[in-house]
Amino acid sequence: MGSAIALGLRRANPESSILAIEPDAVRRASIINGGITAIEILPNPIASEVLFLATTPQDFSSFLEINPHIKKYKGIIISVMAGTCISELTDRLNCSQVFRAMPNLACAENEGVTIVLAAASVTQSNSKKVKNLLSGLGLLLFIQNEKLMHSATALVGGGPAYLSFFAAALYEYAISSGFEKASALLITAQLMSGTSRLLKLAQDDPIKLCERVMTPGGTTQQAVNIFEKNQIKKTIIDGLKTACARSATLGRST
Ligand SMILES: NC(=O)C1=CN([C@@H]2O[C@H](COP(=O)(O)OP(=O)(O)OC[C@H]3O[C@@H](n4cnc5c(N)ncnc54)[C@H](OP(=O)(O)O)[C@@H]3O)[C@@H](O)[C@H]2O)C=CC1
Ligand SMILES: O=C(O)[C@@H]1CCC=N1
Repeated sequence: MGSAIALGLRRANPESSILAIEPDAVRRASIINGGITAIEILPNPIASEVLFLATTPQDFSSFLEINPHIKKYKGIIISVMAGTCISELTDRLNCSQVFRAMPNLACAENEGVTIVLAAASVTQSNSKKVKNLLSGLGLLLFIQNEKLMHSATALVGGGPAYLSFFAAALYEYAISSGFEKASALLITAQLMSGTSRLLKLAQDDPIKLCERVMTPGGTTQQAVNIFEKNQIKKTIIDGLKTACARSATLGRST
């Protein structure tokens, strides 16, 4: 996720100076190949105006042990770690200018969604700075109810995974029907983006678009009947609820 943010920020503002920290040599080389400067360890002192924290929540403790100097950092910290709550971030980072964000991988293409919560202690000018910065990554929504962050993690952070999962079914169907892999991929991707455009224009419950496609007595209804019989919608909602619960568990275990 860290490199997706770096790529999106660079694309939004090519003049900005971005430094990625990546301990793994192979991953570091791939970031450098993407045109982003990357080094192995967090510099001491930290000179950046904004620091994104994109380790896994499970690595947060070891990150703090390896980098005790982060507690002297006076800039802005934006954590994208699932689960880890704002009070834990401000306490353990010894920083008042902390934001908890939940972005997704489409931020790399400036087509992401990012949900953000600011610590009560952040200044108005830093809040404005973060708004400007993150709005370059796509849709940006500031919230005040931290409880929503677990759902945001399931929905926004995980969203591209569920849509890709559905897309994988379309892709596999296309190949099994005889389409070349390249055509199957183009068709699948265009189906996703074309549908997304229609949904944005309609500004209505997505099921309405589904219904518009289902010509009475036609073909699509037959497919949707199978989805309904197998409770696909309920299964997806159950999946998101479980992801949301996992976010809460991760928050308690860091
Ligand atoms: N993947 C996604 O779509 C999303 C992820 N997130 C959040 O982003 C975070 C990262 O997730 P994801 O990118 O999937 O996980 P990855 O495991 O791919 O990335 C974690 C990164 O943190 C690095 N890291 C670990 N320890 C340190 C350290 N001490 N100093 C510097 N870097 C360190 C890892 O390095 P190394 O390569 O050496 O292991 C790795 O590059 C998580 O907190 C997750 O909740 C949020 C929204 C969406
Ligand atoms: O799967 C995860 O835990 C992270 C957070 C949301 C998306 N990826």
